[in-house]
Amino acid sequence: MATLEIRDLHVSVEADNATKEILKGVDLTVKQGETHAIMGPNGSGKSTLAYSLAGHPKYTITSGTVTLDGEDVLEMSVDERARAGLFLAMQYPVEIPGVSVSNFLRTSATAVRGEAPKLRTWVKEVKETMAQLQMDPAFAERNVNEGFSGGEKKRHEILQLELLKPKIAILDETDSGLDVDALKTVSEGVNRVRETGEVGTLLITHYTRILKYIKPDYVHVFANGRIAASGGAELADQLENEGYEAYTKGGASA
Ligand SMILES: Nc1ncnc2c1ncn2[C@@H]1O[C@H](COP(=O)(O)OP(=O)(O)OP(=O)(O)O)[C@@H](O)[C@H]1O
Repeated sequence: MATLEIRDLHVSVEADNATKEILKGVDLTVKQGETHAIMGPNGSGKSTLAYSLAGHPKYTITSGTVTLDGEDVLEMSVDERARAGLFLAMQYPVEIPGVSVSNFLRTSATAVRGEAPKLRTWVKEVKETMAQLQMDPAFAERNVNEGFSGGEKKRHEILQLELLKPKIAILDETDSGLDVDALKTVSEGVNRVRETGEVGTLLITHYTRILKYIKPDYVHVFANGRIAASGGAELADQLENEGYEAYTKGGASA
């Protein structure tokens, strides 16, 4: 079983001519087949963790390690990370003018799998997955992220997740822009992937709404740039009722 290990991760950004440390020693292990949710107050560093794992150039890893099955992820280029089995979905996906969704998906799958998927089974797989995500087939011919609505971006992201079948998926889930139906559809996609037992998911949640549909095995509270507490799904309910105050005392969240 593949394992993602984050050890004592410290990350800084340059802002206003000063270096600001945002992640202050994150420790986390995610195994294939497990679903982890990271919750925490605004500005605690949740997205920074996602960007850092994705190799965003703005975020400097000052110390610590990230490995996937013992391989150093931080030394890998973004496409090497994908080939190693990491799926990194971003909050703000980029537009790729002139590249259709259909081409993009097939190129990505070819890169990740190391060979082009067989055309007939691939077309069927794409069609079926799009139907499950309630996506119009015409969507496949649109240019990647060009003019996509919030809901379409999310569905496209989950479509990639389902087709690429990574070992570990990191989903930075803002549900802003998702109406209740879209939130459900997207959650169902995540749950389908989960049911395969072959994908470990790190779900970074900015709102607790999504946890109504996706029940995590583990919940971690992020506060002041590190994990302040971990527990089972019941911790999410407790946070919903009691808020984060107990975890943010003794150092205000950024
Ligand atoms: N590129 C950047 N430049 C400057 N400051 C940044 C940058 N990225 C993050 N920060 C700062 O780091 C802190 C953590 O931000 P981050 O977006 O990781 O928090 P978050 O937990 O995801 O918050 P939210 O739940 O509100 O989305 C904030 O104070 C933010 O302003």
